[in-house]
Amino acid sequence: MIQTKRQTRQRPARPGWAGVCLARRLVGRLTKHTGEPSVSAKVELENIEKSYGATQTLRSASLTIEAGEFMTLVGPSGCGKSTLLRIMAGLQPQSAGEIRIDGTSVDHLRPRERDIAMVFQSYALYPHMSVEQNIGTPLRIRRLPTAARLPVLGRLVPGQRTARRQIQEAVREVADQVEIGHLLPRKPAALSGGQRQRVALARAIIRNPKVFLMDEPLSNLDARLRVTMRGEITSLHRRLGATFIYVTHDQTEAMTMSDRVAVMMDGEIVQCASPQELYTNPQDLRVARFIGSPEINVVSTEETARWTGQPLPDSIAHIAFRPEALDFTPKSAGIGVDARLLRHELLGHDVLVFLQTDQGTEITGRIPAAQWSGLAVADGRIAFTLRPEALLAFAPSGKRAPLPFSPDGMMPADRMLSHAS
Ligand SMILES: Nc1ncnc2c1ncn2[C@@H]1O[C@H](COP(=O)(O)OP(=O)(O)OP(=O)(O)O)[C@@H](O)[C@H]1O
Repeated sequence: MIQTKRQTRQRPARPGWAGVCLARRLVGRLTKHTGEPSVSAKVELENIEKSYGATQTLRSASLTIEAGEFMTLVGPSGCGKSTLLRIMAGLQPQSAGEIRIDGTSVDHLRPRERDIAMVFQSYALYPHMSVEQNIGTPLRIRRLPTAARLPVLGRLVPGQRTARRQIQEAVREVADQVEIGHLLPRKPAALSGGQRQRVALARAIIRNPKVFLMDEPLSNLDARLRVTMRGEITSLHRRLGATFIYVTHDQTEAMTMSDRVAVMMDGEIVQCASPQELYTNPQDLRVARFIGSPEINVVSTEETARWTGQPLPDSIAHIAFRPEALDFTPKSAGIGVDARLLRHELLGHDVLVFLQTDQGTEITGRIPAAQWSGLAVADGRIAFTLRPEALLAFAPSGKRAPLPFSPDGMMPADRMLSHAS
């Protein structure tokens, strides 16, 4: 988790103070963008439920996001990620449950009172406004009286020159941060997808919120730009130190960007942990299958029993192992399996090896390319071993269960191979 080192933010003065404090607040805002980062907030979701008519979209979702943390909500399409994010933003009410920011319930607060900025997948830019106006809108709404915000007449409203200039400076500064300073006069239609996304980010940053909510912000970008923007968003998170809550259906995005990842399935948070913990220690078979590419291998207990020579108890329904758990080194220790080689794919540094067992189960292995060329493939068959400690056991409910056999009680690999074949 990224710890925030920031000082407590000075809350803006009430509107009545505007004449005296406006310049001070704007200067303060500017220094936040140049020097002192702004503070972050802890966000707590307690038993959030959401129903649309008879359909329950969220079932008792509870999650604590620490101040300054980068938390990603990930899960398949329709699992309720965006709904949960929109509820946090205050754009939709929950049917039950409570949301707290820094310990205070915000359920009664409107979106703009929650000190949260949201970046949408669709960018949600105003098409008739320039980049500069788009980015400056949150500050203009907050800092200028309604009359002064009118397109042409607004300029005639007296006493706003300093405020306008300071807003302009803040816009330029934030635009430079996300490298779109040269695009300020353009309209969104004249920007690429990546540039539009930067404008949307700049418009969120300028609000200096404690919490950023991002709903699939990279999904409209091509694969290469997505990788670049991934890095930029994580460094933005480090620079600002704010709390980031990010929604994606892309597990690679979730795994590479986040301090912790909450995996959602069917309206529930199934597991929340660090990316590494989710990968090595999934607590649910759906999580094991969703996280990792290529997908984890899953075999039945009957087949595992054939491999090990030990029957498995009814409390176990599946045994799973990651592609890199397969060891093709001759005579290596572990559970031995003999399989048919279907094909292999060279990925540069690694090779994916696609196999089929005699029981018809397809298995994927991943090994360094240097190992591949030395492997013995006779009659289209190849042997591999599995270290027992690399196996994960799952109960019929799909929940993780203790491994039903101890590594000490295993047959030697060569005997297992003959048993399996
Ligand atoms: N306004 C609505 N009325 C009825 N059902 C809705 C409404 N909004 C969302 N839903 C349903 O709630 C479920 C969750 O939707 P949500 O958009 O939160 O999913 P998601 O996980 O973000 O999916 P995706 O990755 O496809 O955006 C879906 O089945 C969706 O059809």
